[in-house]
Amino acid sequence: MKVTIVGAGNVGATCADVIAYRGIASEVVLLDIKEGFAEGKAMDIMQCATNTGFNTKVSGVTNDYSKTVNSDVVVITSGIPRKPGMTREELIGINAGIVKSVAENVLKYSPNTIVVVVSNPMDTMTYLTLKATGLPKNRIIGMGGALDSSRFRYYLSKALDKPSNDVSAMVIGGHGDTTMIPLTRLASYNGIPVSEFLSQEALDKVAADTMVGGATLTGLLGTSAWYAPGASVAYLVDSILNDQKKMIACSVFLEGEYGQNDICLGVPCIIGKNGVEEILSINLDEKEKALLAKSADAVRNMNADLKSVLA
Ligand SMILES: NC(=O)c1ccc[n+]([C@@H]2O[C@H](COP(=O)([O-])OP(=O)(O)OC[C@H]3O[C@@H](n4cnc5c(N)ncnc54)[C@H](O)[C@@H]3O)[C@@H](O)[C@H]2O)c1
Ligand SMILES: O=C(O)C[C@H](O)C(=O)O
Repeated sequence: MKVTIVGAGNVGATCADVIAYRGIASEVVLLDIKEGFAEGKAMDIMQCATNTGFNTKVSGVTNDYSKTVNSDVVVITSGIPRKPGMTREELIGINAGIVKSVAENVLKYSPNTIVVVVSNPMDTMTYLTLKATGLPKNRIIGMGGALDSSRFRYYLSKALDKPSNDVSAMVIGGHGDTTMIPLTRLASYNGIPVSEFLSQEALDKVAADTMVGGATLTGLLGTSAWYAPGASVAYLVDSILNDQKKMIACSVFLEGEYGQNDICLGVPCIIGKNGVEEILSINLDEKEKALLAKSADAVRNMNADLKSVLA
């Protein structure tokens, strides 16, 4: 199975590294616009093979889309990341043009591929990819919920002082500091509601920390995060390539689900070899429904800024 990752920067290269290390695909092509950069990242990753024991072939190319031919999955991580103090939404001016041209280029060589969109503002970039390419909605997946949910589980595990892997929890809504919705009511510690162990005040703090999880790391690192983002993309790609049918919160095109239309927004999905195989309709309470509607309004406002790019 072949995966192309466009944008061999922090997130793209980390994703390639995790895919190779875990043997998720037989081949990974890294493509970047910066001369020699993807080649260098690929060579560095390949020089791990004997010490970590993987057999995936990772190669790098400078803007040569012919090398991406017949990719089963294409991941788009090209574009600029935010700096401390910025929102993801501020990236739209530069990233929209990059994401649109990358999506068009990859499809010339891989018309049947499934596209995973990572560049920010991710929900809007996913919507742009869908509108610009006209691909069926099951083949365009925005990655944000997998990452936000892993951060939610991390903060819950810290509050509980128990391992993250014993915590089950999901974040839906937009992938933005104010638009994501940690589903605290449904979070559990080995099947037992977390509210049995944590006060409302502690749970509110966990939710607030989760929502600004990306901003916190951007403040600490000077650019946005890459280890957990890269691993989250690899987790999603694994479910596609190996038809795992995992339930993952992804930004997908909604046509009536959750009362939303003509928008890409994070909701629980079954992800398998056909991409988005099912959008799960879960019962939200009134407060969660109101938060999802507000989140959708914010993402829709951002999408309106795509008019000139889509014209
Ligand atoms: N959805 C998420 O959960 C999530 C998580 C982390 C980062 N991101 C986003 O992913 C993007 C990449 O982040 P990063 O930290 O890897 O940034 P980075 O700067 O390290 O890497 C981006 C790479 O894209 C390349 N690039 C730019 N234009 C290109 C083009 N036209 N064709 C090919 N390559 C091109 C750059 O040369 C660079 O190497 C950012 O927009 C960031 O906000 C999203
Ligand atoms: O925070 C960012 O800007 C990058 C990414 O969306 C993240 O959540 O890490």
